Amino acid sequence: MSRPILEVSGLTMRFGGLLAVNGVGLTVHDKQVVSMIGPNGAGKTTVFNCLTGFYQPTDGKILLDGEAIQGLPGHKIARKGVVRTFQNVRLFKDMTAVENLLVAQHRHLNTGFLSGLLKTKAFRKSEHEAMDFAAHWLDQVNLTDIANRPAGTLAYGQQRRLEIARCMMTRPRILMLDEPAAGLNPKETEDLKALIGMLRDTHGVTVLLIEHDMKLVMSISDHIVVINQGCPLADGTPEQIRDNPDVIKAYLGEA
Ligand SMILES: Nc1ncnc2c1ncn2[C@@H]1O[C@H](COP(=O)(O)OP(=O)(O)OP(=O)(O)O)[C@@H](O)[C@H]1O
Repeated sequence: MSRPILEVSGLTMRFGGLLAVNGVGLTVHDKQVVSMIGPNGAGKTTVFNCLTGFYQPTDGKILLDGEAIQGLPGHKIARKGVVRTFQNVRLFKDMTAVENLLVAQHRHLNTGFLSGLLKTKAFRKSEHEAMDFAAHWLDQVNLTDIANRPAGTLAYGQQRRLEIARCMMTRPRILMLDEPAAGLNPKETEDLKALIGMLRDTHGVTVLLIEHDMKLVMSISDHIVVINQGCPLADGTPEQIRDNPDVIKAYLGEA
């Protein structure tokens, strides 16, 4: 098996008297899709918020490629390649699809303020590379045709795919998707499944997924972690999770 990129142990997050996450562990291997599931309010998004530095965990270790990142601010963790989407779509709605991608690319532009002002050769080369990379990702998520339409006018499934493309513009180590299938119709969910599979199999992307759509989770995941009321409940392959009586009782039984 590939080596772990992300190793989380004893992750704990307390909000006043509420223990939202209580001793959660998680191992994500390179080029795998790992899903985190659990009933509403189980603590999944809180785990994401701790991993991405939105929250400072109360306790626990988060190792990215063996380096402790727990407690680092969000921008530092993002720079290390941990990138996420949110439950609600967060695009720049008045900007076009391609502009939304170019915005994400700015950190990789190999230019300074002065070269931008003077439009030097190096600046123009860097701009061309950014444009090519944006065109590549628009193509990969099947949005080339609508490159120049404002993001806010796109169908919901297209907006979701554009968000994923925007994450990919930053060349992430780990792509974290928080309920990407929420609000999608069955066809859009199938497209999303194909996209996640393509990211892993063709581009070697490592994906950490929170998702309530069990059909999607069971069909796309290499590994599943179940949490319930903030605590770890089970951990295994889709088959192991499907047959686990505790999971059926706590989660699948609710459906
Ligand atoms: N900033 C916060 N302050 C106080 N409580 C919070 C905060 N964020 C989350 N919680 C609480 O922590 C618990 C876990 O919430 P969280 O959103 O992580 O669950 P979830 O598993 O992602 O749920 P869902 O599947 O419904 O999105 C909930 O009881 C929630 O109300």
